Amino acid sequence: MGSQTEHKIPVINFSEENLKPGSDSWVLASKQIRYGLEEYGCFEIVYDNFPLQLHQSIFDAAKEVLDLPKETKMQKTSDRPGALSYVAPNPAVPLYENIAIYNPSTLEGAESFTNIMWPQGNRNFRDTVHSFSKRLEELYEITTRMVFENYDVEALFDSFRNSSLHMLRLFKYRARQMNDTNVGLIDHTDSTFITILHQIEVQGLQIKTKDGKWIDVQPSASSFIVIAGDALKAWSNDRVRACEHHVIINLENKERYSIGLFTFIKGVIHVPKELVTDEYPLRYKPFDNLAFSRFYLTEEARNSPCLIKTFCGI
Ligand SMILES: O=C(O)CCC(=O)C(=O)O
Ligand SMILES: [Fe+2]
Repeated sequence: MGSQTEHKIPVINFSEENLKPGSDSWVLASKQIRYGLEEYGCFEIVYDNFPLQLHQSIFDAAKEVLDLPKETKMQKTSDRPGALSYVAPNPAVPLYENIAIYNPSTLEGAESFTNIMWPQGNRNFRDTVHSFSKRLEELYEITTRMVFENYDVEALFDSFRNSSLHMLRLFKYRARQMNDTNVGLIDHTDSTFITILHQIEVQGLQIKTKDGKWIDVQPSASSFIVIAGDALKAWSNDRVRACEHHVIINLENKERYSIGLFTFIKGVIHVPKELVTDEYPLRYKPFDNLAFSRFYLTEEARNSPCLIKTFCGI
C-alpha cells in the first residue's frame, strides 16, 4: 500500500470495436476516460491504427523546423494578436524551445506556416503536419464526444466541436550539460481544454497525483497522452482535474523531442447547467478560453496559486 507503483494512469485501447459510438466497448472506454480525467487529469490512448510511418515522419518534421536558424523560427506566422508562435530557450527554461502551427489540420494552416519557414516550399513538412494533425484531431473528437456523453450533455457536443481551435506544437529540449538545471519544463497546468501529447523513446514527463506524488508517464511508440487543461476543469465545474505536469531532463538524455495538439475553445465557455448540482454548486463564471490563455502568460498569473480560479472562479 502507498507505494509509487500503484499509481498508473489508465491506458485505454482505441480499437475498431470501441470506436463504434454506442457499442458496449465504446461505453466502457468512455467510463475509463472519465475515471482518468477525474482521478489523474490524464490518461493514455493506445491507438494501433495510427500509421507507423507517420509517428516517425512527424518527429523528423519537428527536428527539421527546430533546426532552422532562430531568425527564421521567430517570424510571425499568424495574424492573431499576441500570437507568438516561437518560444526560444530563456533563463527560466534554458533547455526548452517550442514552435506552434495554427489550424494544422487544414491545408491552408499547414501550408501558410510551411511557406513562411521555407519560402521555396516544403511539401513533405506540410503534408506530414497536415495528416498527423488530422489524425490527432480525430482522437480529440472521440475523446471529447465520450466526455460529453458521460456527463449527459451530448446535445451540446456539436456546437462545442465547431468552436475548437487547434494548434500543433513541436518541442525540443537540448541535451543537458553538467551545470544545467534538470528542469526541462516547470510545473504547470495547460490553459487548453485538452492537450494530446506524443513522444517516442523519451523520458521525463511526470504528472502530479491527487496525493501530491510525481509519477513518470512513459507512453509507448503507438500511444498518446491526453491531458486535461484548466478550461476543461472549469467547464466540468471541478469534476475533472487539470493535470499538473513537468519535464525532467536527466544527464544521460539526448535531445528530447515531443509533440502536442493544444486545443482551445473559441468564444465563451459556460458550465453546463447539468453539471451544477448540490454536490457541485456553480464554481466558475462564463469565461473566454483564449482570453484566459493570454492571462496565463501575465505576471499576475505567475503569482496565482490557481490561475483559472483567479481568472473566473466564484
Ligand atoms: O514535452 C513534454 O512532454 C510536455 C510539454 C508541455 O507540457 C507543454 O509545453 O505544455
Ligand atoms: Fe503542458
